[in-house]
Amino acid sequence: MRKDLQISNQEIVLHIKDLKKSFGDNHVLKGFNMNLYQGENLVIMGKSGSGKSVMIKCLVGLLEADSGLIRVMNKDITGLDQRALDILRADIGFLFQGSALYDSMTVRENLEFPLRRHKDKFDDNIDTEALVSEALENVGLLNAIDLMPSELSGGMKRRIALARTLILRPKIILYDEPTSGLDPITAKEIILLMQDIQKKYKTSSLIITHDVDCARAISDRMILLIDGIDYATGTFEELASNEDPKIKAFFKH
Ligand SMILES: Nc1ncnc2c1ncn2[C@@H]1O[C@H](COP(=O)(O)OP(=O)(O)OP(=O)(O)O)[C@@H](O)[C@H]1O
Repeated sequence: MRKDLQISNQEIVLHIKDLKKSFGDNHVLKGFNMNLYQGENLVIMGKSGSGKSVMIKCLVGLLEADSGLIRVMNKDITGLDQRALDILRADIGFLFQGSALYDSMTVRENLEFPLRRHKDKFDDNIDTEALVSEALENVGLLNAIDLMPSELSGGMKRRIALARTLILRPKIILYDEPTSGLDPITAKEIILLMQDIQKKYKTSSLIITHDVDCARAISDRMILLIDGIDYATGTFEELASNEDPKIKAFFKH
């Protein structure tokens, strides 16, 4: 049975319909559609400059779309005020390129920071210490708790950034190029970690990547963003065996 049929009665946690965004004459998104189902790993692949970041920014409200519908857990984000958007954002974790840890803070302080920022999400007597330890254990780096970011390798920084994302128990995680800049072995470790986390917390993940090996390993389903639209959707195997030259171009090494 096809994967998209298997999951068709699952809850949709992210829904994008006919999303359009232009910058002057540069028509970046020309009617992009996407559904992310509860518990799945959906990979979006597109060439550099195809509009993947623009799509993500529209999704989290950092850019205003020209038209189209974006629903996050059944809420239309275009209709939300800043406060409602902030509450919704607490349910969405991001792992952006470059990890962006605060260089002047220890690992512990980097993890405490989002807890303070989103304290509404937790009750008053949360055990910060326990949450920080658990998040670090999840990424296998409890022993790095008192280190500064400058003392961490690239792979460790990526893991800590993931722990910082996880500490808020997001329902959805958006990964922007999670393996970029990492050597193949470290990239594989990050992929395994993403899989473990998905299993443990049943999160739904949207993963933007250029890395074909990452897409193969992690995706339940994929969407190819080509010419501003969701040009093709399917499993890795379905897309990798497609004869359309525009699709083939992604899979040849
Ligand atoms: N704020 C902006 N103002 C004007 N043009 C923009 C803006 N943001 C993005 N663009 C344009 O939108 C297009 C898509 O950019 P985007 O960053 O989404 O590409 P991408 O697919 O994420 O690329 P990469 O894989 O290289 O990160 C590019 O032509 C870019 O110049």
